[in-house]
Amino acid sequence: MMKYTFILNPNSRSGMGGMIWETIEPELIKRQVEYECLRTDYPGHAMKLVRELTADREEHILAVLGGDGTVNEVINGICDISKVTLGYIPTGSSNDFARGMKLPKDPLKALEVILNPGEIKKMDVGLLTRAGKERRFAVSTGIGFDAAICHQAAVSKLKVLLNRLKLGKLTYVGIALNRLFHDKPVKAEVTLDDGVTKQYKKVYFIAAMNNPYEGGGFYFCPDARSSDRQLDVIIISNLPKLAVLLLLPTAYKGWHVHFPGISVMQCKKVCVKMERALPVHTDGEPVFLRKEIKAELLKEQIRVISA
Ligand SMILES: Nc1ncnc2c1ncn2[C@@H]1O[C@H](COP(=O)(O)OP(=O)(O)OP(=O)(O)O)[C@@H](O)[C@H]1O
Repeated sequence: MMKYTFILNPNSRSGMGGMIWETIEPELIKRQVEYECLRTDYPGHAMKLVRELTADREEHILAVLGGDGTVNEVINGICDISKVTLGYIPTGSSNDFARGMKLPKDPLKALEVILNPGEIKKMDVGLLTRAGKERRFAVSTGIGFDAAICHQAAVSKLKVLLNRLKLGKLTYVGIALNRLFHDKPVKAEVTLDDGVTKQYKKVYFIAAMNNPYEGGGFYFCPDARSSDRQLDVIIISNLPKLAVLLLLPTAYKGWHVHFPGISVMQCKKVCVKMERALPVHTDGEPVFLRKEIKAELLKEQIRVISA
């Protein structure tokens, strides 16, 4: 039996992660599971811990306990993607990775899956390149309005409060409304798979998605399959702000795709050039402001323990 290495972000969902671990660990001890737990102390720590751990390029089982941001860091730290099996206990506020991969939300059920897998799925890993720098993603990368929301949520005190009240998702709703009314849509050029470049007017955001949900349950790319060797790209453009506001709730069900102004396409690579530098995110974690980004997939897939 291989050892499980837990990567724990005690601070996920504003401190819930640590409390959830206290219900997980006794279960591991009770079942005599061989494990070690690496705790993160600061942003960026999960990536560093995983880089050091996987530098031996041996097989590892990494069980992540945290939010999408922690999954993102772990994926970015892995030295050899093909050597790692990933398990996941979602303890974040948005949990789009778990939703997309159909993993249980309940921590003890998620642990059960890790210890008794139904299936080991192969998952594509996204790769964002901007200004010569690379960052991997499990769920999605986006530029514009969706990333602006992540940027603001990352510094939001409201998120801490709402997480305590188990209303973390509301943070995103509040910030989304705020951003929608303050940010101006821009022109953009989009090139899929080295094909023709298309121009878009009044672009709110462009996201390249490996999994179908982002932003805490928005079913932006209902056809995105994390093992299909494709990215699904969504562009929201050429609409008045009020229309975007009315459309957003329909995206919880994936109905937005039927409306004008919403383009959803599939590709292996997408290059985006915005009129001006805008916020960018990978898996909901802010990565600076950029004008140009490229999203594609890594050659290697990662194994994910699934129900
Ligand atoms: N000990 C720590 N103290 C403060 N921040 C940390 C710590 N460990 C990790 N982080 C950072 O916390 C951030 C948020 O973590 P994570 O995404 O896992 O949880 P979340 O924000 O609650 O969930 P979600 O992304 O699903 O909304 C990440 O950017 C991560 O780098």
